[in-house]
Amino acid sequence: MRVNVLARASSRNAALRTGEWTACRRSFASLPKQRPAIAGQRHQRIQPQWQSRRWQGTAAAIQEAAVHDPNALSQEAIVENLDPAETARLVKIRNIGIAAHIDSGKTTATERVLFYTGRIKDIHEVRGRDAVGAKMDSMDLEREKGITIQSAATFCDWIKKEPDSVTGELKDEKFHINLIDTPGHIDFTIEVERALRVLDGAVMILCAVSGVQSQTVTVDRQMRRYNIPRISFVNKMDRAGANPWKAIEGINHKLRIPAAALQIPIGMEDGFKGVVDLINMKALYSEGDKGEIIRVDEVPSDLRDFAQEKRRLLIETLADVDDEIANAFLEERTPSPLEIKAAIRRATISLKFSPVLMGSALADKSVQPMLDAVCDFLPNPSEVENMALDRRRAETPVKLVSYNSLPFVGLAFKLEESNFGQLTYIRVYQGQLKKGSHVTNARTGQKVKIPRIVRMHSNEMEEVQEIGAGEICAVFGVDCASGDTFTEGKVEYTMTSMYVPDPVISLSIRPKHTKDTPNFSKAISRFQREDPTFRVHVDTESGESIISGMGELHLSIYVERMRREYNVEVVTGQPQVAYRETIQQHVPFDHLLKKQTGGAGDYARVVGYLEPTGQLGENKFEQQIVGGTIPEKYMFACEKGFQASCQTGPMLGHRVLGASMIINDGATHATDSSEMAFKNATQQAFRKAFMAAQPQVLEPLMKTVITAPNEFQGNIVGLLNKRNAVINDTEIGPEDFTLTADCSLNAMFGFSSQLRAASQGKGEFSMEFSHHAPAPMQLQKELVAKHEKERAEKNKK
Ligand SMILES: Nc1nc2c(ncn2[C@@H]2O[C@H](COP(=O)(O)OP(=O)(O)OP(=O)(O)O)[C@@H](O)[C@H]2O)c(=O)[nH]1
Repeated sequence: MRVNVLARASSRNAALRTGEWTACRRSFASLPKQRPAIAGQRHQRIQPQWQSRRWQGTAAAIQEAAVHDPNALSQEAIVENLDPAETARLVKIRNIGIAAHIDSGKTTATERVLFYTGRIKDIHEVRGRDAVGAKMDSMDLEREKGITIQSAATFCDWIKKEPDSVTGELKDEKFHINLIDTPGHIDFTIEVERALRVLDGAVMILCAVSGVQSQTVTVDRQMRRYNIPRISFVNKMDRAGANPWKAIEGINHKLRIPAAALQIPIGMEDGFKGVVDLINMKALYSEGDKGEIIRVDEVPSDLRDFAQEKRRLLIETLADVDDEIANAFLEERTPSPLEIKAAIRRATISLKFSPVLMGSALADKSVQPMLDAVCDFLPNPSEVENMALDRRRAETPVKLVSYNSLPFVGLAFKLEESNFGQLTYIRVYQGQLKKGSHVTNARTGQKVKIPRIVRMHSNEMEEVQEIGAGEICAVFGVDCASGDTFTEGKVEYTMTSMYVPDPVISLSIRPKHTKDTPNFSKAISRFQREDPTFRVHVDTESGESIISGMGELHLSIYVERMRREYNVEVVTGQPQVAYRETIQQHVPFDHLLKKQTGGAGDYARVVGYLEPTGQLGENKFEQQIVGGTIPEKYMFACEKGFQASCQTGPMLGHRVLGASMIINDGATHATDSSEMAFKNATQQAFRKAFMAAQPQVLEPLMKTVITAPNEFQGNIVGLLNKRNAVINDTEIGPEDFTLTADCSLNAMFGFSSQLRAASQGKGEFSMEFSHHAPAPMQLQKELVAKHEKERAEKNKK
């Protein structure tokens, strides 16, 4: 393998600058001689300083090779060639997120994780009687409402028993876990997106009664977007009606990930005592006041057959996704526990399988085996492929290697205002981040000093001097935007950022008392910086501030936070749907702006056409001027005019989607033409052409998932029919049904109270933006008429 790497790397050396290549070749020259074990032995004998310089050269050389052919080296090969001490550090790190449907028990489970790892001294419940609240829900609003609003990061050490690779004897191994607890409500989905963007693995929690729910499907999609391996944890095994097998079937069939249980329950509902570990065929009982003792015992005799059956199913499912287990299966040989574990790890990391564990966080049962599974089956940072684009080499993709001696590269994935200033969460992908060092923001080119580095423990922090590759930290005093890449300056890498969904709902907002305006502005600018799905703009006609976001709950939380954190009472308008405007026809234009009535005049002529792009996405501007009829500087002004027009569409003042403007001719005047004249002329031409191009109002359609007891199905279908919803799927279970429909957001205001009434409070629903579609003709007419009327009234004033 290594020889191939060398051959490929050297055949591409022409592109390297001579100095770099010489260093690179020197490092590579030593590579074939070093088998990992031998390298490790040599490593012991050389001087520490030398040693680190030598390894640094090797890693840099490896990265150089990867620059030229990102596929030249597998991640394993890179890791194999690295400093064994560094590899030993990495294999004990896990960066994981906990994500799930609303109220599945993410925060409750995280509280147990923190307790069992010794990070907190006592357990407090979400909405608990002691009114303290769970550690990870640190905001007052979260504790009052019992929901997670912001993701919270923490870290802990888990000591797990590992068999010695030589003797097989069990010994203590310490794993360092960086953990992010995420919210379940779709309104705060950006928190899940950005957490998953930087994590290496996840625990997907499911409710043992409800199984796969609507948000589980969303979270699954988000995990797929960032290739996140996951273990599944079926929680709430203590609840009446708990059925882990239904949840596992849901993972297999609804999420389409091969999944099998690694455990079976001992007792069910309020008799739930622990689990049988199917790999080692041992019973694990949770005992002690807070389930802190795991007593290992023989499998109860009444469960032996069932355990054997489920163990067989586990091996069969693995055989479908893992060659080694498939071979054992063909040879009619039962794989050993070590082989099964290794296969689960391989299949989980390669996203082919999800191992399923079960327990009850609230009843303090069987959480520790889930922690063991995090260490056993989720990848360490060196097992995850992270790519950046090298700007110095025409954006060539380059593999990042979680190695301390390489140049620092980190991604700012979350910003938060704290009492001590802006806190920026950073995932360090390679190199080290050191207090007092300087890093460069790849987007702005700005060099900034890192004054303080902390590790976050929910709302508390622990100051550190440096943070290693593959870890997560937060820094103070760094001005940047969410998603910015930071580098040491030696390399110019940028990383792609997370997916930010478009807001679907907006409302006008102003402070009740003018004296509060400065605080209002401060709050708005902070929220905007922290949350890319919270947008603010000023309506050009009404002069009102309009906030937009992911749903009513999202915006209402910000309104509440203004009151609590900034002492600002606000007045808000009715929530409005974020409509879009588009066109359906090709329309040519030839527009002349001419004001020449003495003194400096205005003159600009623009000729071209407006047409649909064919997709309801980005707008496009193109100039096809020949012979310089419009000089370049005026074309820039035309483009600005076009962009401004797309922000406030001619029909309703909402954003334009899918419009393409081409300017191919025009005229100027020696003295009266100006950039302003061309910008205005373009805007006027756009408006006229747009209105002639069969304009259309688009409305957001929401994928809506409703779950309720079967007896209310008729009522709920009736509610949806009244709203002209299109029902795509209905699934009827023994007690509950789940219905998936496309509904226009406009028709869904007030739906939650009607659903409550129609289902005696037992129905629940979630909504997520699906796509934009033309609004019904009647609604379009009403909206346009209303807009015209408002405009006329404002003009009168
Ligand atoms: N019976 C039972 N209830 C549980 C269990 N785990 C959590 N709960 C309860 O379920 C409710 C929701 O728990 P949380 O931990 O806040 O759930 P979450 O997934 O973090 O919630 P969001 O972040 O708001 O989506 C709380 O009332 C918990 O006490 C469990 O194992 N058994």
